[in-house]
Amino acid sequence: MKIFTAQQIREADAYTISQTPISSLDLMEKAAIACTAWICRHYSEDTPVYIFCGMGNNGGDGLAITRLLRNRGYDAHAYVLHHSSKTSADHTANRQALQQQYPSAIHDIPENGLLPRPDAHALIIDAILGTGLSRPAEGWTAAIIDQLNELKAAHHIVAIDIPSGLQADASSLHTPVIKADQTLSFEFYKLAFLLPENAGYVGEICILPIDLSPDYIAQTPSRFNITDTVQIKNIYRPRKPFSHKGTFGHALLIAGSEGKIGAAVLSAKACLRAGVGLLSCHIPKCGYEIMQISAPGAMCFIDDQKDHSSSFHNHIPNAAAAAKYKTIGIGPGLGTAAGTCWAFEKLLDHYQQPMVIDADALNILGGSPALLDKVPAGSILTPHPKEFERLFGKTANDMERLQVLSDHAVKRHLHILLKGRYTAMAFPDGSIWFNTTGNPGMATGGSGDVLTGILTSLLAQGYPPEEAMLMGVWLHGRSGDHAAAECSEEAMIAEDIVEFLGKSFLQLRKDHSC
Ligand SMILES: NC(=O)C1=CN([C@@H]2O[C@H](COP(=O)(O)OP(=O)(O)OC[C@H]3O[C@@H](n4cnc5c(N)ncnc54)[C@H](OP(=O)(O)O)[C@@H]3O)[C@@H](O)[C@H]2O)[C@@H](O)CC1
Ligand SMILES: Nc1ncnc2c1ncn2[C@@H]1O[C@H](COP(=O)(O)OP(=O)(O)O)[C@@H](O)[C@H]1O
Ligand SMILES: [K+]
Repeated sequence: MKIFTAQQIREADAYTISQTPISSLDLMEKAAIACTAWICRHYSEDTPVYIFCGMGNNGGDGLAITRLLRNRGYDAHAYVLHHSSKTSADHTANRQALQQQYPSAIHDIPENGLLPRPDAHALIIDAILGTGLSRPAEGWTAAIIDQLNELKAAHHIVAIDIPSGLQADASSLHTPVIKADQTLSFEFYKLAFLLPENAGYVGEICILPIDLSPDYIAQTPSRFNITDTVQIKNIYRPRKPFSHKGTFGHALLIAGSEGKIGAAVLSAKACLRAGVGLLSCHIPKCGYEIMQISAPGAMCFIDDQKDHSSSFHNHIPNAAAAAKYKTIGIGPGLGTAAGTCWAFEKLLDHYQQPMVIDADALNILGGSPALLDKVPAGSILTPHPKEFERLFGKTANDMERLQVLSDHAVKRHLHILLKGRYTAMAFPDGSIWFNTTGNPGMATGGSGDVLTGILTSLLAQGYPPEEAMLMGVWLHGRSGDHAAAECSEEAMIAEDIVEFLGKSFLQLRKDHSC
């Protein structure tokens, strides 16, 4: 699914109006009908509804919603805030329609006027500012936002299209923004919804289709996108009947150190469960029995060292030897001992195929820019926010961090995924894809190690890195969702994500039964 900028959404609007029989007022009516239906599904008829409307089309939506809620028997009132002397045509048309049917439902609040005090249990609808926001809210507008936010403890706030004050495509850090419990947005996710710094403003998100031109959507490129199940189903390659373990690649996993062998085990189990043909794990001596017992499907190389690994580079003594392993996954629980850093550098001297780099391997790269330059093109890097900061430095806000993420992916020809609620996956072509599967139950030690195993497995099976990244992150989140559904977000642990990988794969299969 594409994420369009506010400018592109305006163009989609204009295109739809000019190329189809749908008028701009029809679009507003469709948007209002969809919002009203959602509100009626979630709040009973006896809920008083206070709809705060701005002077533009977002306010127009609010006026139309007021009329439609009244038609359904709700005690809905529109409070029109005169923050601007200009009014949009569709705002005016909807004001007239409301005035005609329900004149007592309109309340004008002049600039610097006072807001009404909502009844107990009233629902507050924020239709003040939408994607037409041209600058951060200040003065009276900022004061209104602050006052409505103070009501949040006692009232639900539903934002129409985007919480007022939130910029769709730029950071809104340190500016006044409505803190909505729910955002009902039209046709597209806005980029701002996916950034952790806006989590307190957006609340739950529901995207409502309003029939914008499918032609415009198809032909307009977007830098930011969201992965969906259909796309992952198209990436997924079912196994052919005559395939054998050689078909699905041999992966080398370099992970674990004393006290963190569990990370290596989780990665190995995930790698096997995600379908790799053969897996060899390089681990320090202290992990040998643990690994053999926990993951009998994996072969083991034991390092000379007891508590960390420092000789794994010997598997790739020259460029020709690299062919033995379709890919390498390195990092979970690896530690950053001097010998490990040294061996990692030696490994990168000869291994030039795309690999998966995670956790301590990223921390090692963070301490050595020269080493980062040696990472094979096409590799997948999997930092969480702290590892990202160690790798690429601090950023002022989440928008800037996305830019830095993308810049490094382009400059170094890497696939870099920044983990989080909506993991952001940056591609060498400058595009960024967001994943929406997954849940807070995955905020538990070892979840990331599982992801590394999955990605390593998919690369070994011959999925190109871009497909491995999209599919691996989707599978990881979907398996976490299955685990949460089965045993709760609280009780699920990283191993459960591995256990439910099978159910996620089954979801990707097309039914070919005769
Ligand atoms: N395709 C779709 O998705 C559809 C979208 N639709 C809806 O249209 C919405 C976009 O409407 P829009 O373009 O009229 O802009 P909107 O957000 O109402 O704000 C503009 C007004 O705010 C003002 N203003 C701006 N910044 C300000 C500030 N900081 N502080 C104070 N004032 C500020 C600005 O006046 P200014 O002072 O800048 O001259 C102007 O008066 C969209 O979010 C969705 O709800 C649906 O109706 C149908 C299909
Ligand atoms: N709230 C959340 N919603 C969705 N996914 C989450 C959430 N919290 C964590 N995750 C996922 O869980 C994984 C955690 O990885 P990481 O922080 O590296 O864990 P660890 O280092 O313990 O293995 C990431 O893939 C992340 O996207
Ligand atoms: K709004």
